[in-house]
Amino acid sequence: MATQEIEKAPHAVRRRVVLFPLPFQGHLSPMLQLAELLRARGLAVTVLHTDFNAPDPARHPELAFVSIHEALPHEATSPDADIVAQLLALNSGCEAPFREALASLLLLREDVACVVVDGQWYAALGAAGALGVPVLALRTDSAATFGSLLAFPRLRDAGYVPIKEEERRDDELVPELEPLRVRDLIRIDGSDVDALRGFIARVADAVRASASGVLLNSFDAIEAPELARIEKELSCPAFAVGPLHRMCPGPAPAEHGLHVPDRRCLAWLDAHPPRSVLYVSLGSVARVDRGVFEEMAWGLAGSGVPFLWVVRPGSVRGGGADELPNGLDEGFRSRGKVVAWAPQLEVLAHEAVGAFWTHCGWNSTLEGVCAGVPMLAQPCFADQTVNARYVTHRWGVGLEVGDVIDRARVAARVRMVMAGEEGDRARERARQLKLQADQCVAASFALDNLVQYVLSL
Ligand SMILES: O=c1ccn([C@@H]2O[C@H](COP(=O)(O)OP(=O)(O)O[C@H]3O[C@H](CO)[C@@H](O)[C@H](O)[C@H]3O)[C@@H](O)[C@H]2O)c(=O)[nH]1
Repeated sequence: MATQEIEKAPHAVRRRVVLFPLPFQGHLSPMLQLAELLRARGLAVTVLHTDFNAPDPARHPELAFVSIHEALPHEATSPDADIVAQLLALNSGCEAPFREALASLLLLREDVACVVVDGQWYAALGAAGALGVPVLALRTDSAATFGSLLAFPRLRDAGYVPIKEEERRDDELVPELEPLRVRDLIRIDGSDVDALRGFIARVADAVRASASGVLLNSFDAIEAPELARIEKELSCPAFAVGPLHRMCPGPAPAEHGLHVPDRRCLAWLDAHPPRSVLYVSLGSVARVDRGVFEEMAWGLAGSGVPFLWVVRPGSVRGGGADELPNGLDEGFRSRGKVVAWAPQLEVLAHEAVGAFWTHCGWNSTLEGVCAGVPMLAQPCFADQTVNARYVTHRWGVGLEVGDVIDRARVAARVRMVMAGEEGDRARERARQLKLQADQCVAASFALDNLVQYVLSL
């Protein structure tokens, strides 16, 4: 292992935590937020990471970074890869390099108290366990999603999954996971059902077999029953350490270098009245077909609402890629701003933003809840359908865009969330939920409890 560890101070007596994030924005951000929070509580932190989508050490001068120098197959790194195949390839490609890097680190340092790996790294969970070091799993999705993965064998036996199209009982509620319906359970269109089932089983089995603890980026104000259910399912302790981005001190912790935010949009927002702008972003992974993209553009045009729209390069599939459709009128262009990447936390905190059209990735969902902004939910894949159901039906802080994205529906839903009766109700609920989240953050001892636990390992 090349040990380009960045040591800033001698840590002779401090205990060390080694973190291993999954190399995607939605996973790196919460893991690095956790890293900063542990450091602020007196622990030394080393981040083991892949060369693929490596985090930027310059943004975290007090953390140590060590690359595992993996060599990955094309399907593990390609933006066109099927997501399940990508996760399987990442796990198998990183298992040996991770084990070697961790073994070298353990030889080099005697202060390692435990390892925290992303909950999707089932292979790393097993590898760390086999090296005899306590290992904890950080789930970067919701407690509801993680609970549904743990319940997977029971759901399969009851016939709710596997989820082949012809077998789906879409609108049926899943009793033990209410308010989730069958259609809300984790799904990845186009992925092989057996591969998805195998992945979920490996993730759940690895946690059960190897984890000394599970960390959840969630909190009681939004998921108390779901968190309690997980505690019952697991034989190791669970810590609800979220919402990590709010627990974290310092500015805009979600930005860590994979994308460069276009900060000019903040000045653009400054020129708008309070609650007048719709913020549109589908996160860092989701891709939409060209047809859907065009309907979104025409729908925004027809709504008459000012908007800030993140169109990530490569996020549109099909001819014309992410070029705006021809013929959009001047009104659209003068009313809207399109950026490749936004400083999302600052955008959501801006008083000009009246609502958030989101794919309901868990980070965006938490960020929307904590900003007190009503949401328009357009889940694309995986856990996003679970999160969208909570946004619209459990917490009542958002509206669905709907299964079919067409311009007339988009325009109507945008107007509704910005200024309609349903939107007003969601805005009031969002305001109340934000207050509850603030209270929960102020009163949370979960991170202190976690540190005590780590020191006891
Ligand atoms: O212009 C942008 C767009 C996004 N973000 C940030 O990027 C993150 C995106 O994370 P998330 O909302 O969770 O979406 P994904 O990037 O899609 O995250 C992946 O990881 C999540 C956590 O496991 C899952 O919930 C998602 O389904 C999965 O796609 C958030 O922190 C955003 O603030 C920006 O800063 N600027």
